[in-house]
Amino acid sequence: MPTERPPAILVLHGARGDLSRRFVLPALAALAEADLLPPDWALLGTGRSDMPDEDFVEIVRDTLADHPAREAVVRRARFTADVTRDEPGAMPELLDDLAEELGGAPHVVHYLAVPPSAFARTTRALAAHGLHRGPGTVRVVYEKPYGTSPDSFAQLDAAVHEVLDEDQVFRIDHFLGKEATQNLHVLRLANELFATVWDREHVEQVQIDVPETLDVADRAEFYDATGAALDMLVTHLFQVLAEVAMEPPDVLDAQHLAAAREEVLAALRPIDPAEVVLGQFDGYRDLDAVADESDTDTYVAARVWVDDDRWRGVPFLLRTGKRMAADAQQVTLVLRRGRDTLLGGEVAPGRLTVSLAGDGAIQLTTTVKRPGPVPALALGTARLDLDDVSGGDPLPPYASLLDDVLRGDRSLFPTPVALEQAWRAFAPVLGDDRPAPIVYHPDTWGPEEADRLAAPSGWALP
Ligand SMILES: NC(=O)C1=CN([C@@H]2O[C@H](COP(=O)(O)OP(=O)(O)OC[C@H]3O[C@@H](n4cnc5c(N)ncnc54)[C@H](OP(=O)(O)O)[C@@H]3O)[C@@H](O)[C@H]2O)C=CC1
Ligand SMILES: O=C1O[C@H](COP(=O)(O)O)[C@@H](O)[C@H](O)[C@H]1O
Repeated sequence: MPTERPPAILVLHGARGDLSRRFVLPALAALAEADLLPPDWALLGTGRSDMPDEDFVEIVRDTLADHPAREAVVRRARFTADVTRDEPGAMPELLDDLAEELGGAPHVVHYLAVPPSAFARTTRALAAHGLHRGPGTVRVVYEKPYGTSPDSFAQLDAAVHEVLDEDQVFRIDHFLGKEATQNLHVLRLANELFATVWDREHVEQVQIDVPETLDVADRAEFYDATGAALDMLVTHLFQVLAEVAMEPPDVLDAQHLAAAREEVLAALRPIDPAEVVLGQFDGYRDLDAVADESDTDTYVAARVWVDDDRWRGVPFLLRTGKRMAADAQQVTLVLRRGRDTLLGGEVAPGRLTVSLAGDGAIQLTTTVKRPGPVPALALGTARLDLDDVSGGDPLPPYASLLDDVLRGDRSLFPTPVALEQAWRAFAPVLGDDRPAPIVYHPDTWGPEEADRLAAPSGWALP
């Protein structure tokens, strides 16, 4: 119950930045609205330079203009300059004062909403001034990407573990916080109908498809150094793959779920660059902050394989890109055909589709008799919108994950082993064999070369 929760302080590093404004502050407001915050809590924003509390309050007020809980956040908001390794500034003293005001031994959450290049430095700076420990628990949240290669991942992980115990570390992958992603377990484990077909005997291919119409003009500098494969594939799409393909854990707790995801990623065959298509939308190089010769991928499609007993031989097709023809976040299990023909017609493969977008939806497409006097077949689709489920009160993914951090629930956070395995499987695409991005027209489905990856059934979208 919220009332039993100890006081908490959220130290939001990079509080004036894009992520803080678009996701973290709204998540805090959503938790306040849902009465999921402890009775006593405080928000301490930080940045490389100081600003008066009143100025930060105005930022928060402006950011949360549409949130009913705006004033509840505003009245708890303070600001100070971030610590550096050599210079503690006012933060240690402010945290002591806040702890005294809030009473007890507050949980302190340091949320690093700063560029990845600042993760290790900020972690060391916290430790240099003893802020990685406290009378209450101290947790540190890392944004993605947590490394951009196997080596940089290993270096960051070593730097973090020099200072923090693993149970203090929360690496955000907000696709794991989506309602529908969490529903994948329940759908499969609670329903024999689905549990019995969740394997290579019944599934012809799995597609995890996240096309976006979104441009990258407002974050071109970050994007040009990252690209679609690092921004989305090795992170969100691999984690969703792990959720889909995992062996059913005995218990849906942090330890069992993390182990099940790790096992899938360990069984992921290193990607063959010949099974990867990269793309770049026409006009990308004209964006400010993008080099004229940039070969950054704004699109990636890949066929990957999970070499375990459940999935051996079943292709997992992953696709995502910017400036594409539509927005979707869709997991599709393409089922094997039953009998080839029936009533003189061909039986199409059935499909189970889980939409991860918004509050989520589940869709079952199956062969049925076409209504009418003539015996014939048709495809029919039944859809369940998850927010229609009675008693439902979905939280946005960032709110859900922030709530988990405050409660210390690590079920939906990638472990270092999982990330190490993800990097191992992805590494071949980072080398000399990386395919050159193929130019595609904006508002399309990307390079046609990706169609061969999904043969024979083709992509479920469009
Ligand atoms: N924006 C998004 O949609 C998403 C972002 N992320 C991740 O979230 C994190 C923050 O992203 P975003 O807010 O877009 O980034 P910003 O570029 O907006 O940076 C956030 C803040 O970090 C501070 N900052 C900038 N450079 C440095 C530095 N070298 N050292 C320390 N602090 C610095 C700045 O605050 P000040 O000037 O006040 O010091 C800035 O406002 C990144 O790791 C990003 O990858 C993840 C998913 C989506
Ligand atoms: O992390 C990221 O995710 C978004 C997609 O997130 P969602 O909120 O629409 O689920 C993506 O656009 C962005 O490039 C990436 O950094």
